[in-house]
Amino acid sequence: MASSSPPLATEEVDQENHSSVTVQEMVNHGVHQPPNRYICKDPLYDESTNSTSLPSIDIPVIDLSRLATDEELQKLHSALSSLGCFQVINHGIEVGNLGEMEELVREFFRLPKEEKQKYARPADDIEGYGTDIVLSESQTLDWTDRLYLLVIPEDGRKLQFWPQNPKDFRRILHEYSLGVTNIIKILLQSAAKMLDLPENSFLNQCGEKPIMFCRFNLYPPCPRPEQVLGLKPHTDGSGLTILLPDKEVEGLQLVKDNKWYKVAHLLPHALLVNAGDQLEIMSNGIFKSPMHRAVTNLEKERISVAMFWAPELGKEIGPLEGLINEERPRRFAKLKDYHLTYFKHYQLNQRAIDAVRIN
Ligand SMILES: O=C(O)CCC(=O)C(=O)O
Ligand SMILES: [Fe+2]
Repeated sequence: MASSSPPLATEEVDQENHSSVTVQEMVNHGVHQPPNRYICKDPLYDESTNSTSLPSIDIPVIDLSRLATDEELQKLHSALSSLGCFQVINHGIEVGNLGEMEELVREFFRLPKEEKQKYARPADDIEGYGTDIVLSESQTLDWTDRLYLLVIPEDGRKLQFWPQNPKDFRRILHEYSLGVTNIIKILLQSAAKMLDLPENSFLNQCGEKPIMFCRFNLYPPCPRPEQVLGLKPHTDGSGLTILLPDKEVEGLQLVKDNKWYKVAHLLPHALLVNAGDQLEIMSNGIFKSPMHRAVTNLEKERISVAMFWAPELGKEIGPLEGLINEERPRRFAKLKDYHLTYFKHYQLNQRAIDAVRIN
């Protein structure tokens, strides 16, 4: 955290346009007290728990290479319909590519400010490098900087936001996105099979040109971890999310039975999978999109890479017909372009899925 740059007064930062001052810059300038806009209104921990004493939760493990077996399918069903989160192993992505991805994030955020700014997110776009999109004065900001890119479909990529430095950025991310797409397909086919539906039921709902966004997250060390979140509590707006977690630094937490738990002790080289809101909707509420958040810590920088898979733009989705019956009537309305309304709700601390819930 040491830096030779002069400290920025908190008020100075507060008055700045937030999209131009990154969290990393504040930290490099030695900010001791995060600006008010980063301070959470609700306490992060109740009296009985603090960040270190929060219990950790066992995250189920799914072996992708065994998903043809009933036993593994059963585990997948149970993970998706209870926690909505699991770790996937034997997922087919080379350990080397995982390492390259991790290094890519660190290297990108380590570049000089001027270099990163070449890929800055314009005010009217969601893609590019920068901080939270600020939608309202009352929005609590996240202690994170990001690089957000559409990776699939390939012809939709805005290459002006794809860094040319680090040198192999494009190749590495491209290879990783192919591996992630393969995982998603197998998971969605398996998820349909175990519900006794034709195996492409979820994939067909996603249309011919499903989309995948990639988000590189950097969580710089934070001088007030007990007051400031890296990412506010949210469910993902995707169909499925595949997360490459930081190998060393913990920080992800999720809710089970209305209590927060730490996600800890993940298996080496495992990827973390979250069901997103759109899978909850398509499954008519059978699968759960888990509430999660990222906390900050005093000393260590943390990174992660989230890949968000979602249906084609403009494609109508809704609960699969085979999952609507007398016992389980339709729980969600049909909708399209869920991600657009999702962003608005997310920044205002609201759950977008509640807006499309019928009962
Ligand atoms: O960084 C993490 O562990 C969580 C990231 C996440 O939840 C997201 O990007 O939506
Ligand atoms: Fe998330």
